[in-house]
Order: sequence, then C-alpha cells, then structure tokens
Amino acid sequence: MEERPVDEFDYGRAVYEPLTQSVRQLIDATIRTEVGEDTVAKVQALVDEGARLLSERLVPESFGVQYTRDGRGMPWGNAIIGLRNPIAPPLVIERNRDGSVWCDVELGAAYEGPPGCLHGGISALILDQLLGATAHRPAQPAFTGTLTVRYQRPTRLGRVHGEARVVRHDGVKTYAVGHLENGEGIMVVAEGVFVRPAGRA
Ligand SMILES: CCCCCCCCCCCCCC(=O)SCCNC(=O)CCNC(=O)[C@H](O)C(C)(C)COP(=O)(O)OP(=O)(O)OC[C@H]1O[C@@H](n2cnc3c(N)ncnc32)[C@H](O)[C@@H]1OP(=O)(O)O
Repeated sequence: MEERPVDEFDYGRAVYEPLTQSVRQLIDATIRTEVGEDTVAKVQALVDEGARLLSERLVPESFGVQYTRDGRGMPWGNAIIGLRNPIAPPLVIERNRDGSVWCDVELGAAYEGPPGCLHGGISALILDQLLGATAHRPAQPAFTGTLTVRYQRPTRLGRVHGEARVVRHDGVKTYAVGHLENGEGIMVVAEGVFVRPAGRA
C-alpha cells in the first residue's frame, strides 16, 4: 500500500472536512425542506454542477484506508466514521486507557427509522463500529463475525452516547459488549465476536 506524505492528513482534513459538513447540511435540508418546486429545481442544478466538478478527478473505486508515512490512518470513506463521507454523522470514537471506547453523537433526520426515532440499522452500525474499535489491534484487523443487537426501547433522534469494551479473548476471537444510551436510559445493547482471520493481517 502506498504511504501518503505526512502533511496529507492535515491538508486533507482542512480541504475536505468543510465540504463534507456542507453536504451533511444539504442532506438534512433535502429531507426537511418545504420550499417550492422552482427553488428545488434551482438547487438540483447547483448540486448537479457540484457533482460534475468533483467528478473531474476521482479515485478509481472506494476510498479504502490510506496511511501517512508517520502511520496515521485515514479511513475517510468509512460509512460511520468517514471524515469525507457525508452519510457518516460522523462518529468520533474516544479510547480510554483500559482500551474501552465511547462516543457522543448527534443523529438527526437523516438517520430516522420509526417516526422521530433512530433507525435500528443505524444503531447496529454504530455498535458494530464501537465494538469493532475496542476489539481492534493495530496491524491485526478483526472482522465482525457475529453481532447480536437487542433493542430495549425506541431511541429518539438527537444526542446519543455509546460505549463498548472487550470482555474476553479466545484465540483469534475477541468478545466485546456495548450499548447506546440517551437521557432516557440504555436503549440498545449489543454483543459481538470479532475474528482475526488467519493470514489477513
Ligand atoms: C485508522 C485505521 C482504521 C481503524 C479502525 C479501527 C476500528 C475498526 C472497526 C471496524 C468495525 C466494523 C467491522 C466490519 O464491519 S467488518 C465487515 C463485516 N464482517 C465481515 O465481512 C466478515 C466476513 N467473514 C469473514 O471474513 C470470516 O468468515 C471471519 C473473519 C468471520 C472468520 O474467518 P476465518 O475463516 O479465518 O475463521 P475460521 O473459520 O478459521 O474460524 C476461526 C474461529 O472463529 C470462529 N468464527 C468464525 N466465523 C465466525 C463468526 N461469523 N462468528 C463467530 N465466530 C466465528 C470459529 O468458530 C473459530 O473459532 P474456534 O472454533 O477456533 O473456537
């Protein structure tokens, strides 16, 4: 894998993060707008022009995870943490000294399932990433083998706190647990088995 220059991280962040944030606002406004059809048509033309300009140069496929020479990973296309992915809230995962992880994230109209509530697939996506992050060891990627999610109560859209921790290791398998909570309590709990496949370090 080609290593990227050290300053590419900060440069990429400075250039693309504001664009991504603007597109996130666009997604939210697209869902909730009540403007008339003339304005919608005008915005559509602007968006099409933006997509045309950005498409003048594209990486051939998906973004993948690029690394700078000083070892900083850039998983910027990732569906849930991707700094360049407007679909991602994005989740910013913090790590405690004991290896457990947590996040606080604001989830709005783009993540709705039942009216006013978080889509269950989005809850599972967040928990998959959180549990995967606590199970993760540098240079030894662990894939989600099994993820079990129990939805205890509907989670209202808005601010959500998540936590995850490893409960045990068994050879190539790491077992992790986690949950999502908000001001109303614990809403979703998950447990997962993360497997380090032989020969895929
Ligand atoms: C900055 C850089 C980025 C940083 C990011 C960090 C965070 C990353 C967070 C990422 C988060 C997002 C993550 C994602 O989204 S990962 C994407 C979703 N997951 C996948 O696509 C995985 C697809 N499956 C596979 O690749 C393989 O089947 C795996 C890797 C699962 C097994 O592969 P392998 O063929 O090598 O396994 P084995 O047959 O030798 O068995 C070995 C042991 O494992 C046990 N086993 C097998 N399968 C399962 C199973 N399904 N559940 C439970 N256990 C299972 C098996 O019984 C045996 O145990 P034992 O009998 O020995 O006791």
